[in-house]
Amino acid sequence: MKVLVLNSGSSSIKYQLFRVQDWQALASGLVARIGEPEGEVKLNWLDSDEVSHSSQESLPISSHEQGIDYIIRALRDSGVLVEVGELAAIGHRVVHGGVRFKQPARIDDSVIEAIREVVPLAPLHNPGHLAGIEAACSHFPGVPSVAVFDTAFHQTMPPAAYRYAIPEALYTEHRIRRYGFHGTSHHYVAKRAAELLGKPLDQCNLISLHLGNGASATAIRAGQCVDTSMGLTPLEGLVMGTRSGDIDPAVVIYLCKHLGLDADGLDRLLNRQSGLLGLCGVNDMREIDQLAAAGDERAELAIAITTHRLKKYIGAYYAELGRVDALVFTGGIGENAAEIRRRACEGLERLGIRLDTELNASRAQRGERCISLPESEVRVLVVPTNEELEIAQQALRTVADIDR
Ligand SMILES: Nc1ncnc2c1ncn2[C@@H]1O[C@H](COP(=O)(O)OP(=O)(O)O)[C@@H](O)[C@H]1O
Ligand SMILES: CC(=O)OP(=O)(O)O
Ligand SMILES: [Mg+2]
Repeated sequence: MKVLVLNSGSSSIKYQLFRVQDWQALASGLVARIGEPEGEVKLNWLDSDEVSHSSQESLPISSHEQGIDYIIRALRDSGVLVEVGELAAIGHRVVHGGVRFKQPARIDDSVIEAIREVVPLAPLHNPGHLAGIEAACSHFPGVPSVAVFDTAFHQTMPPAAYRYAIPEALYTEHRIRRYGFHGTSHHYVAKRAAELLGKPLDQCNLISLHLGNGASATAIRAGQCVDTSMGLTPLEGLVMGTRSGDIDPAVVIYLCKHLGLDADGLDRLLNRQSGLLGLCGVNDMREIDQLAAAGDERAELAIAITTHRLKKYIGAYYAELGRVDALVFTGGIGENAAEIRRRACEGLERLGIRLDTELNASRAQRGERCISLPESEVRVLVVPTNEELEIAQQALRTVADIDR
């Protein structure tokens, strides 16, 4: 049997197909620029001799419906999924699950409605998830679908970490609180880190740093999340590709009063035009790295602000946890950008964080690894995240639990 995982964004669908028997990824791909004249589709797959192949083409995809249609056809043509009946489950990434979901949920009308209710809290993500879920449900009518929420892992935070210091009624009546995101990734890398440390997860204190286009930090005590940097929405916290992260709320008041921005204008400014993009005109860290190395001052400042903020969160979470076994870097930037890791850890030797700068910078090193010196009290780990595998396994477990 197989499990298909879909991560539907507003204009793209990322997918992976796993073989349950050994959790081998048989195929992975992307349908991008949905609704634009020049769409893009990519597929990597393993044939029956486990030889890998890839294809990429440009073609217009008008909707998520058509995107799913394309994915089914591509999987069938490549021979990795001949019959829809081979699917034991479909797992969907859902960024915001509000307070209702502490666990993955088998998708039905009430789950879809709950995801719709929190669209205003994840405007960049939840609308795309809904389009993907609805398209998948109509294409795979008999296959159980499961939503796996970014917010679920953070539901163990205590009120001291999740409440804002604003009038209580905003919490009790409007559920305005901190939720946290990227939980599937933080949970996955925490489990891997425990394995690398050779201890059970429930004995590990960790600070995990998921640094991709969106970025977040999590404080994990005894394997459970006790604090995280994202808040009501994925806008709070670290500097991100196009999101500002932490900001004085009075900036928002100023923008309304003096620059005449309305809610949509503020949303656009802080979610899509800020962060690395707002600081230096580029949101891809590879490019920013090259620009900074060539002496571009704006790119250098963007890196300085990003790593300054990261270091503040590491210090804050260290103080919350009291004892830290490991700092865990993941996500496209966390896994690959050695300079960001170096600058985030620089000067933290008194906290017991001692990076091996050569190991950190070595291009020969890939995959899961320890990049701290042997005498470092806190181990510094790089763990490539695998949100899709985690979603596939949780989806299958959820279906099995329900059927039992
Ligand atoms: N070798 C690299 N060096 C520096 N940054 C990298 C490298 N590879 C990927 N990145 C950065 O990772 C970020 C994307 O992270 P990723 O986790 O793939 O994002 P998403 O949140 O879209 O899944 C981009 O800023 C990209 O430039
Ligand atoms: C929640 C979030 O920021 O997700 P992503 O990094 O995929 O944008
Ligand atoms: Mg990501």
